[in-house]
Amino acid sequence: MATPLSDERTPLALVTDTPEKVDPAASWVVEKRPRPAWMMSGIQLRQWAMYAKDNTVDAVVFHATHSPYYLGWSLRGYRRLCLRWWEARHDDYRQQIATAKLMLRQAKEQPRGAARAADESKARALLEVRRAEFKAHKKRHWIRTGISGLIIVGGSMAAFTQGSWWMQVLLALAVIFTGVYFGRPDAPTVAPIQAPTRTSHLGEETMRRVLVEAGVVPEKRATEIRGVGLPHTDGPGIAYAVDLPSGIPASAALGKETQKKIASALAVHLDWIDLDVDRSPGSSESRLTVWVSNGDPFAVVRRSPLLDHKGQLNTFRDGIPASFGKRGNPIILRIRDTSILVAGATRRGKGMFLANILIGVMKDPWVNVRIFDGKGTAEHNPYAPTLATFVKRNPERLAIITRAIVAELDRRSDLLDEHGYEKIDDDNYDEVMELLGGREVFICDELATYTPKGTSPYDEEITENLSQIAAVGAALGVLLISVTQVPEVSVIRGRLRQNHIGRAAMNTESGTASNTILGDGMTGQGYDASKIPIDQPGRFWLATPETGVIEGRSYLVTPDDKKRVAAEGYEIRKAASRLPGQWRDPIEEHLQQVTGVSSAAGGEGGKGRIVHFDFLTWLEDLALSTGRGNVTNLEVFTSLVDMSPEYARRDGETDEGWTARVGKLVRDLIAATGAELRVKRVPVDDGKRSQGYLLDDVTKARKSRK
Ligand SMILES: Nc1ncnc2c1ncn2[C@@H]1O[C@H](COP(=O)(O)OP(=O)(O)OP(=O)(O)O)[C@@H](O)[C@H]1O
Repeated sequence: MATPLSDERTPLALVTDTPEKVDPAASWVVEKRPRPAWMMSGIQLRQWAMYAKDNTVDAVVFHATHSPYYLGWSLRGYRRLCLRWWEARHDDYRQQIATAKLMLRQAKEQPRGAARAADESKARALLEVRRAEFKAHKKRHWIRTGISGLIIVGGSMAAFTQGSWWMQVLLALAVIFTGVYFGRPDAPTVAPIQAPTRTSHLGEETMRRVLVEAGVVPEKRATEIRGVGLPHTDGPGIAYAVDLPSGIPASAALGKETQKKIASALAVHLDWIDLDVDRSPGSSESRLTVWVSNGDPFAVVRRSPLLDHKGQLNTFRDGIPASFGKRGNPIILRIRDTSILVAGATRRGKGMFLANILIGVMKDPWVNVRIFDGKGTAEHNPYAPTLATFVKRNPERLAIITRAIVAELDRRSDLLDEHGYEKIDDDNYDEVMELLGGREVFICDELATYTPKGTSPYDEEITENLSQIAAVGAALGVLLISVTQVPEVSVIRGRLRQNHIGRAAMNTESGTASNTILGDGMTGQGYDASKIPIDQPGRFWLATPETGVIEGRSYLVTPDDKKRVAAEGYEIRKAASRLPGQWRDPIEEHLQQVTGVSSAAGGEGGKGRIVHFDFLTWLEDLALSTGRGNVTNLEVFTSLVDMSPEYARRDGETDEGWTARVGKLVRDLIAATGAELRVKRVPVDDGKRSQGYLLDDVTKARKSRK
């Protein structure tokens, strides 16, 4: 039964609000799911298609208008391919043949005798072997060229003649693009768009403020300063460029004091900024490049990029990346025509600077490296086997070698004259190297052992000869590198310093010492090596004609790196027959003649400790020891064998060949003493006689020696 309406009770509810009324007709409508981000709407899709079409048209127009460039690139590409082919055809056989020819010529220059004949036949044999190898290599190269040429040309011709027109068009494009690929410019022709860096506080506004504060631009003209491009990262800092108002050259911002003001306005240290006139093509004198680092750019230690380089180097053409600049950029030292003075207080990185040069020249077989180490440490020992001369703490020998090098300068200059070469340059490099017997890098490490007055009887002569070598040598392929930890006028006398046109100043104890290296008044211009932070060894001011005065820090070269590079340099030189003993070295020959001992590859023991050998005293002792009042030639020769392997019998050498060769060396030793001593028939056992020297004659000769 139905309950009467009046009795209907409100249903029990937990909430007091009346529920919202829902429109029954709309209750099925749910909110639309939003479109995923990756999915484009119709409008977007149409826009995208329109952009894609426009971009394609732009790209086609761009490339079509650039097609003349591409054709140029293509031609350059094929030229490069031809050059590559040509280089592969020669490999390094030409250099090897040239070296063999040089050996032959040097052998022929020797005085007649068995030694000359032996050297000549050895050089001839080597030359023949090298020529035969070259011939075989050329044959192999032609075969390879023939096979690949046949496949490529034959295949293309077949496709071209048999295929339809689109095939021909594709082939033509392939030909052009192959050339374009190999001929593309090394650096991108269009500089990549430089993204602004978040950390940058450089910009037009900042530069306006900074240049006005530094007094470079008057305040009323500040708005005429215009930023060029965007601030962008460059090495460990940010680079930017601004055009100064007309009539104000960028060089107005380069004075040291102005730079200090700019650094202060930028709230950084002077070392952290790098300002210069923009020298890129299309720029103007008013464009100032600004680089600001966000830390001390020299606080980092960097490894030499040469340590990752494999194979031979041409340091004349390419120089040596020996250190890095503020922007982390390599500073290339041209080992060409700049004699360098490296100086600074002790333990400030002079040796490291030298090590960076040495790891470069080690790999250049045309460089004859000679080191006179006045410190006598083991620093240069790893290079010894490759060094044409290596001597420790020996002023007398340095005096003799400097004399020999001064004479060598004359010889080189005459040779260049005779053969009509004005100077050594890239075009005549190989021929001139063959003619001269390579370039010389002559290192005098620690001048203070040799040049101050009273250090030895040779100080004056050494200073004078080094000055001459520094002045004249560079043009003749003889480069002097002088190092000292005592940058004082007594060590680097005026002329000696002036003749070194390259100077590297590590941290010094005083501004005066810095000026002694870099030149008078340089501290006043802001180039003060005494201000180089002491905790950054290897950092320096470098002044050369190519670089101007710049700051840098040597790369780090560890003792293990030295050993590794020296071993690689040894192999490179061996292959090119340019190790000590593999080529005729007139300078070492002279040293040997005058002193009786060789210092090639560090002499006996290979550590540069060259003991002075007084031949006549030695011969006198030998004649005394026989008890007969004389000594025979055979006794002399066999005793010499114990002293140096140079006197030992060579492979395949006959008795006669050996006695003739060593006999000649002994005559040279006697001649070098300046005394008169003749071979006589001297009595030996059983009333027999043999060729030799009388004790009395030897004593007389020793006493009469000049
Ligand atoms: N560019 C560099 N980076 C890192 N460390 C360096 C650098 N240059 C030098 N050093 C370190 O500084 C120290 C001294 O260097 P180095 O031996 O070259 O100085 P030096 O001036 O030749 O010393 P000396 O006066 O004894 O001849 C070495 O321990 C070396 O490792």
